[in-house]
Amino acid sequence: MSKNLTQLLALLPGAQVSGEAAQKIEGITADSRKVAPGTLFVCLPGARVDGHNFIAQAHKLGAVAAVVEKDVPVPAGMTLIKVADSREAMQAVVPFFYDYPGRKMRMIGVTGTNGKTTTTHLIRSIFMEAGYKVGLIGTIHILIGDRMLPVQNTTPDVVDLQSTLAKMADEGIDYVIMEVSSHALELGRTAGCEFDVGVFTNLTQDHLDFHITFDKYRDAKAKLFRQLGNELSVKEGKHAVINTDDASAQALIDNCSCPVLTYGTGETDTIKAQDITIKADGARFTVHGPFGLMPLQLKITGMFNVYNTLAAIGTALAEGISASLVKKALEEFRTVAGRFELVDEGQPFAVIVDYAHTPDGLENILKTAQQFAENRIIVVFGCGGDRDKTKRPIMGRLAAQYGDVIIATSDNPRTEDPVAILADIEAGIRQGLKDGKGYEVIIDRKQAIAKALQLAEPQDIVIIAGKGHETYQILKDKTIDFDDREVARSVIREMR
Ligand SMILES: CC(=O)N[C@H]1[C@@H](OP(=O)(O)OP(=O)(O)OC[C@H]2O[C@@H](n3ccc(=O)[nH]c3=O)[C@H](O)[C@@H]2O)O[C@H](CO)[C@@H](O)[C@@H]1O[C@H](C)C(=O)N[C@@H](C)C(=O)N[C@H](CCC(=O)O)C(=O)O
Ligand SMILES: Nc1ncnc2c1ncn2[C@@H]1O[C@H](COP(=O)(O)OP(=O)(O)OP(=O)(O)O)[C@@H](O)[C@H]1O
Ligand SMILES: N[C@H](CCC[C@H](N)C(=O)O)C(=O)O
Ligand SMILES: [Mg+2]
Repeated sequence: MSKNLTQLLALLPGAQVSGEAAQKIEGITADSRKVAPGTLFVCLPGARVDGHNFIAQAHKLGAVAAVVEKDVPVPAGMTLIKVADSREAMQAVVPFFYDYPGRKMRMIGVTGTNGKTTTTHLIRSIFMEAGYKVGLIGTIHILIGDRMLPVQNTTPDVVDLQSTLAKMADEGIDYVIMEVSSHALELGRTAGCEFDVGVFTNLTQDHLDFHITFDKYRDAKAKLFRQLGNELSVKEGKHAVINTDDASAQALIDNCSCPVLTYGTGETDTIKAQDITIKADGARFTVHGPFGLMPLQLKITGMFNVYNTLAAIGTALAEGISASLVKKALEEFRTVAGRFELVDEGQPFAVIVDYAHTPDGLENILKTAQQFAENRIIVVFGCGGDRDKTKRPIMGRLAAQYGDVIIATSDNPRTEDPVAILADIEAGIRQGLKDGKGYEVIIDRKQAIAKALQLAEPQDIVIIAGKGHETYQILKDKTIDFDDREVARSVIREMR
């Protein structure tokens, strides 16, 4: 893939260029560590460092031109392109550089605080059942058909995203199903995606360290639905799929200029679930929609998964997939790694590893467990460092309200002191505790899990929340291997 710099400059009206404009660009990156000969290096001011400081390093590795928004010294022989906003410049040139891959495939974007990973996997299974070639981009991995590629962010930055989409288009992918995080929308990572369907799961508290207020968080989510209505897009047949049981639904619908399919439990929803039964081995309910009645018997459980399923049905309906294919795919769907994942080593109590890392996620998972608990609920959880601090006491309170035995521990402390994070959580636990209930704070996550498993009695449910599929623990100075499922398995084996 290559383009001439003059073609890229045509997309940047107002840019001041010094140096040679007529030259071949072989790649674009905002990371000096990824520069190869012939690269256009885009300098972005970041949260930690300023990309403008890496121009010399980029030049040494072969960058021939740099996009800047500040006055900086330029190595001799390098073309300098000064713009008002280098992030916006990158969003304009990168999709063009990759020949707008988002226009060559049907693009489905799923946003919301919780349920994105689960919903994208449900949608993937439906479209695969319908015979399409599917690409998936999200928290756990990128999938091109069944081939897996690693990810750093839930929604990759614009260069990684467009280059991945180009790869998918080259390999004949029909549908791309991707998670769209609020960070991505705020930072413009989805530029050039040209979504055909935008799906909204729900909006509850998270990421207030980044968005500061809930209104701004909701406004970031709304950008997906504004992008759907972009009149410059060449695509047709767009739809928004919106959960009207969520309080933010109307605010998002107000941002849609395409047809909206609603889902939920209300009488007026396009797709609604009724006669819902939640059991340990799966949810059962009847879906009412334009296709008539669809009785469903799922292998996944919890009311939250009823919503995720309705979101997937709405997407399939928007794209004209038959109800019989949808039913077959959903009833066969087993699980998503680290979401309500059972660890079964033959022990007489249940062990569930789940990715609940928000107040709403934790409340949902604990409420779901309560629905079929025959004995106590033992909950092990923590909160991430360098993330929304205000969710910590809320999660502490919820764990204390719903759990019978509460063990607070570390979950990716990152640059923060784990003791300080746990103190924030503990303040909430104390608020939520009912008479007689105790709790423990155990900094080391392995010891915390071991303690929970040692305390477990027959028919108890041990819920290990927060890390789900993660296979690491991020500490101040290093990242260590850590997998809740593996740790639980080995502790149970050692207990024999
Ligand atoms: C706050 C945030 O989103 N940060 C993202 C951002 O990093 P940053 O602004 O800190 O970048 P920086 O390290 O300060 O560097 C600034 C610039 O200098 C460049 N640089 C830096 C060092 C160097 O040697 N050379 C160089 O050129 C960097 O490439 C960058 O362009 O740009 C990076 C590259 O795209 C991202 O990986 C990084 O995500 C970090 C890892 C992160 O943790 N993000 C989380 C908060 C996030 O985005 N989460 C969402 C939501 C998850 C969910 O709820 O599902 C997600 O989509 O993952
Ligand atoms: N629709 C939902 N509503 C509320 N909670 C949910 C929902 N779906 C899943 N959860 C809870 O949230 C956890 C995370 O689910 P999932 O990974 O699907 O969400 P996500 O939106 O992709 O999260 P992330 O923001 O980290 O990418 C699950 O393990 C479960 O506890
Ligand atoms: N996508 C979320 C994941 C949180 C997972 C949890 N284990 C943590 O590290 O806080 C985030 O980056 O905020
Ligand atoms: Mg996710």
